Amino acid sequence: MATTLDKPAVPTVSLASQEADPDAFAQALGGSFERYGFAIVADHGVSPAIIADAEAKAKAFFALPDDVKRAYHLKGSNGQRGYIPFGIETAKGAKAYDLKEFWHVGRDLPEGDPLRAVMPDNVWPAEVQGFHEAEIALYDALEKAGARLLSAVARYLDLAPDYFEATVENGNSVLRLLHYPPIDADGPNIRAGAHEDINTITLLLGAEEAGLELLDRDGDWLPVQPGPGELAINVGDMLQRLTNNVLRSTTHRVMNPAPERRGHSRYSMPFFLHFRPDYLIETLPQCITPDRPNLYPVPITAHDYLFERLREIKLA
Ligand SMILES: O=C(O)CCC(=O)C(=O)O
Ligand SMILES: [Fe+2]
Repeated sequence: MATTLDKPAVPTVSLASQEADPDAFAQALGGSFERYGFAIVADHGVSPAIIADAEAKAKAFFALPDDVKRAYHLKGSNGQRGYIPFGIETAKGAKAYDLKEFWHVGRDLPEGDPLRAVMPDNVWPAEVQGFHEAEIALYDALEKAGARLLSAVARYLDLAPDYFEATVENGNSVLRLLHYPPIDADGPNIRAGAHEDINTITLLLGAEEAGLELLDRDGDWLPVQPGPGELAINVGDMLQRLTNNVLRSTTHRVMNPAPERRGHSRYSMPFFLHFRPDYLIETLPQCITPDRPNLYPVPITAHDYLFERLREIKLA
């Protein structure tokens, strides 16, 4: 197998630099998305206290007894809210389930909001005090950071910097709190099988604990290693589709730990930023050229696309 040691790593870009030079930031982020489908983002403005609190509350939940956690495994939300026990999610086309349990937080919608017809209600674990507030604070902070990143994506694509604002307003974004328990020995299952994310972009916290790898275009698996507190960002299938594959939704996985780390849990918190449900994903004209004909001539709404994909991963 080819070694990855002589390869350049996914670049780290500073979101704080966007203010002084938005075009340079857009080129750095967009270039990394075009090359790897991933970027590492430092200085993202999500407060360390908010991150620490959200992570502490997630850990407290996962430490509860199994039967208590399973009471939050909902039947009606297609795996979009509440607790999803160990052994359910299976990467598209894979036989072995992922070695993880997780909790999904959606948009907190007020009573009577018409969007509740398409977005399931949140549930909250009564056993963990402050869980709701802590997770919604992180949801909101990651949504804000995501909007800043999308303005750079818009610039990179020669769109107006505010192009994506209306497309993600009231989007069906989901914060996933993940727990990968300790592992006895390696078997056929891994922590997260090779997959692509369905959504627009993903903002991932917690990947400083080793394991995350992306499938590079030459077939090598390349580790993605953010520094403490940094975000790993990746392009999802919806943005890939909108950009006619100019920005790449890259296959990634979470490998099992080295023997000396097997006794440790891994916790991570990806925020899957989504378009609003009725947004029509229709190939951007500037991403269609004679060399790159339109790969997706039939547009689809974000909602329909999501449900097509959820069925494939056995969540719907
Ligand atoms: O836990 C990680 O580092 C990545 C998780 C992931 O790729 C996912 O949940 O889609
Ligand atoms: Fe993923």
